[in-house]
Amino acid sequence: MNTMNPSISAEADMQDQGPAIPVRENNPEDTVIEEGKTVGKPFAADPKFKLRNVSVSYGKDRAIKDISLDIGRNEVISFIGPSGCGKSTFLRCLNRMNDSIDICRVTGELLLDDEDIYHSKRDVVELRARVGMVFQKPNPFPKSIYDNVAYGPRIHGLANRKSDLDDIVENSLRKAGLWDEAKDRLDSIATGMSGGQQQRLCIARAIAVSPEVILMDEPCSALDPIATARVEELIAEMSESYTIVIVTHSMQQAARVSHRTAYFHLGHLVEVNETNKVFTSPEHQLTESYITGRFG
Ligand SMILES: Nc1ncnc2c1ncn2[C@@H]1O[C@H](COP(=O)(O)OP(=O)(O)OP(=O)(O)O)[C@@H](O)[C@H]1O
Repeated sequence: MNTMNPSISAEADMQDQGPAIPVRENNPEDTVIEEGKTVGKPFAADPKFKLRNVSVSYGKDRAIKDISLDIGRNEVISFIGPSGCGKSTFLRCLNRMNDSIDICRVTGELLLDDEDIYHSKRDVVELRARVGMVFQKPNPFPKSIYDNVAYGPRIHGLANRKSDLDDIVENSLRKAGLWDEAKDRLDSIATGMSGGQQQRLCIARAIAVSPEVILMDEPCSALDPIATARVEELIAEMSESYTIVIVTHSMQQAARVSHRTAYFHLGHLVEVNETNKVFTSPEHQLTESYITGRFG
């Protein structure tokens, strides 16, 4: 455990992170977490998202407690942590998916390319086209493969001619690694595909409206290992064009796909670091306890 490593403490101080979070070496469950303090490297040189002092409550219950984080342009960042620690809640703030929950209240500053995504005049439909989402369970519409991918471009008016729409559908399916399997059955019902194919179709559907960011909430949890490997390959390919935020329960997956990993605990963002560092020499006692399986 290198929590006491002076070079790491100095690094954290240089990023204005304040004093390290107090830890008790032998009992991670009792660790006192100071609100708003995150160790490691929560900030990025070229942020796509700049998130400052973000808190989220469901009624009186605070699910996210004063989190500040940058998400870099074309970065793949994983959110990990025990069940109920707030990963999905925080992810859903990034394209205002929480808006539909009446008791949910979000405070703090959430900027996408320096623009406030919670501004009262912000067009949420446009925001969700820029910040797309792929869910845990593949959720294709009960329509044809073609219509699933064409749906977004149609409602956003991205194609004037049928040939333009055909191009978008083909390119999106190619980018999602599904074209060869789907090209001869574009008119078939999407729900007849395998689970892995359906999830790649949902990725194609997200890509079709030219998003800048793709949020993925446990995208492989319903998939077998082969389909999971295919989606992970896709994440690596997509990172050249998109910023990707992925919530995962699989530490192996976080280690395989992401540049940085963020460790959440009871609504706090405890540590953010390069993925390799999080899994080989975490700075915080709680991160270490989680990755070594002491809880979670
Ligand atoms: N719609 C909701 N209404 C009320 N409370 C909610 C709602 N959604 C989540 N919560 C609460 O917010 C907290 C964080 O939940 P969240 O689903 O964000 O955690 P998580 O880390 O993604 O969990 P998991 O890994 O199990 O999916 C939990 O205490 C949860 O019960």
